Amino acid sequence: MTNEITHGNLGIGEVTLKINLVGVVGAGVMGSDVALDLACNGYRVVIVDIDEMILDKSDEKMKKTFSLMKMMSPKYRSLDWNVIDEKIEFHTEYKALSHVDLIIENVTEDWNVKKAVYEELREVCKEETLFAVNTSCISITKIAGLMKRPDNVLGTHFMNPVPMKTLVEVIKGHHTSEATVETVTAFLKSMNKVPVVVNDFPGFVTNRVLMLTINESIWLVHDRVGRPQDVDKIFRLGFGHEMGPLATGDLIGLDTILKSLEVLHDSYNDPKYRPCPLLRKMVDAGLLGKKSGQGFYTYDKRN
Ligand SMILES: NC(=O)c1ccc[n+]([C@@H]2O[C@H](COP(=O)([O-])OP(=O)(O)OC[C@H]3O[C@@H](n4cnc5c(N)ncnc54)[C@H](O)[C@@H]3O)[C@@H](O)[C@H]2O)c1
Repeated sequence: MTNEITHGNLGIGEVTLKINLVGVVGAGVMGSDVALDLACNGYRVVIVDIDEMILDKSDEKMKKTFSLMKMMSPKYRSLDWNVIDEKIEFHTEYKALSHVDLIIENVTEDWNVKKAVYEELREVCKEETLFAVNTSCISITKIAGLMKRPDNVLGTHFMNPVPMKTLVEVIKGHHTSEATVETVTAFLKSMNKVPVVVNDFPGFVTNRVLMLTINESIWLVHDRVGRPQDVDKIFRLGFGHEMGPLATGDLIGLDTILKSLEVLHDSYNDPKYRPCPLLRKMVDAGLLGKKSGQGFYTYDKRN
């Protein structure tokens, strides 16, 4: 299936942009789910990570998530794993991204890591490639500043787990063109997502609030005000949240929470974002949440 999105369709001119091939960079928690969701919506995907073993794990993770989604969602019931798997190519070399029309980047939440990735992408990708940054907090404008065409860069903050969440926070950087916003929001709608466009400031809407909530909940455990299960129960039963903040932190990855708080702390120079020492200690101990098998709760690492 070819997914064709035209600026003409969007009423902003005659230029036609075909998004046939999507590059996904980073095959961790988010990259694997984004690639799977794209393939399930008919797109061909090239996924790149630095490590062959991570790519093997990513393929296994996609297969498990796909089986789970098949049980949960009617949309997935008619799909066949072998057909989906064939749509996804796994690579460790960036040159595999030379022909992609759109990149969705999902590497580690660290400015130096992202900077090195965009410096490589800048050299390898076509001039007209669009770049969608999946980041929790890092400024889209700062990333766009690294690129030859900063107008082609925007943020797409997907929600975790990607195949189950429709919301995508779309972040318009200082240089992002209207055409890029229109094209990528149309593309996201073709994946059955609901894009909400906001302006660029570190943390955007979601994570300026969510990271503070998770950090403050960790302070509650640190100060022995409540046990993790009690803090989370209060949010679920008291405020109707689907998940408590500590379970959410475990799902996102406590290393990603720490890095996000550090980005917010540095960006705003505001002590309200100071990471709780208990969070730092847990990350130092390798207690990263669901992905490591242990965080505030214990998980079966096979899932
Ligand atoms: N985890 C979440 O719930 C969540 C939600 C929304 C957005 N995000 C954002 O998405 C991004 C990825 O988060 P994640 O949770 O998937 O992290 P993760 O740690 O699970 O995965 C990051 C991946 O990036 C890879 N990587 C590192 N350097 C690379 C390079 N130079 N080239 C290619 N791959 C490289 C790593 O090998 C790893 O597989 C982060 O910016 C994060 O803030 C995360």
